[in-house]
Amino acid sequence: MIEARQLTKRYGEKTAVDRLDFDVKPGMVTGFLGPNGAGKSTTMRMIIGLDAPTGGSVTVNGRRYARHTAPLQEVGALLEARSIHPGRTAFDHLMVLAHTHGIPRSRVDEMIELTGLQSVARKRAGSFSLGMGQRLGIAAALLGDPATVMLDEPVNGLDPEGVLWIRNLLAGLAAEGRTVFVSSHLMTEVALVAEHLIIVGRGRLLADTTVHDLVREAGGDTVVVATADPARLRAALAGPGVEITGRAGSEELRVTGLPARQIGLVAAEHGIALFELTPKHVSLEEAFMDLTRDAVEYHGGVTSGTAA
Ligand SMILES: Nc1ncnc2c1ncn2[C@@H]1O[C@H](COP(=O)(O)OP(=O)(O)OP(=O)(O)O)[C@@H](O)[C@H]1O
Repeated sequence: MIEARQLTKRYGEKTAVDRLDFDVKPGMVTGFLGPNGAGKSTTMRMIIGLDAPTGGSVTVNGRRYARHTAPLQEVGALLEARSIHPGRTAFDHLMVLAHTHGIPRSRVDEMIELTGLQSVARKRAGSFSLGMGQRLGIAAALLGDPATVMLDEPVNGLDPEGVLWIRNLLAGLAAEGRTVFVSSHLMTEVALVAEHLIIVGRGRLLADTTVHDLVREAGGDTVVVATADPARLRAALAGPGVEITGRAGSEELRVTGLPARQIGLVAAEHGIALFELTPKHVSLEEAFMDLTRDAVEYHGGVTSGTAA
């Protein structure tokens, strides 16, 4: 469990992280989303004590990272800036980490296998492709068998097979009951694996929600229905979880909580003619862009408003 409370980081005039409150719970993958520069990496660095908060706090399993006696066994992290000695082999890199943290060699072998690095384990990390480097970073993050796993943009540089591998790996780690926190600036990528989403823009919390709720709130499961007898159709469709809106005197209704197919069947059963039956599709990407539009414009420098 990761708990951020009023977490804030300022660099001079710039507020990179602005009073963030969120929990990352165990047993599921939580996606950490936001456009470039939203403050994701800064937040992750504060979680593992690489940056000190200017205000507020963040804890992992109830304690600040530095207070854990065996931090590598508590939180495994892959952050964007890699700190792998280029002259060292993948195997040696993991062995050094294992030695200094009281982790047995057998675990190093297991992690090399898990990340598919067997054939390059004895090669220098400096010669690795971005994808291989990511795999080595993940092997290092999982070395201590941590209950909390945190990965910053883990699919960067991976080929489609690698992307699929990461997805399965994250789902597996969550299924084992671990806390899995993974950042991305791509909604579609995160939605495939994350159940919960924390969305930030300009350092602020924009949403703390589930993939399902985000789509629903954006109007993603609304069906537009036009009928000659809206009052009778309303009555026929009414039920738990069903919401129907429509202007008085208008033929058009907007229905949430029922699929178009079901609405069509109910209308037919009651002999009510329909003129239109249109499911409104809102993609996750659209929902995300709607939510973060202001934050992106700010960073794109295209705002025409007066500066404070
Ligand atoms: N060491 C630093 N000094 C000054 N400003 C910084 C520093 N680190 C980050 N920032 C600024 O803080 C803001 C948040 O940056 P951060 O890297 O955390 O965002 P991000 O969401 O991870 O973005 P990206 O998706 O591009 O990696 C940015 O505007 C960035 O320029």
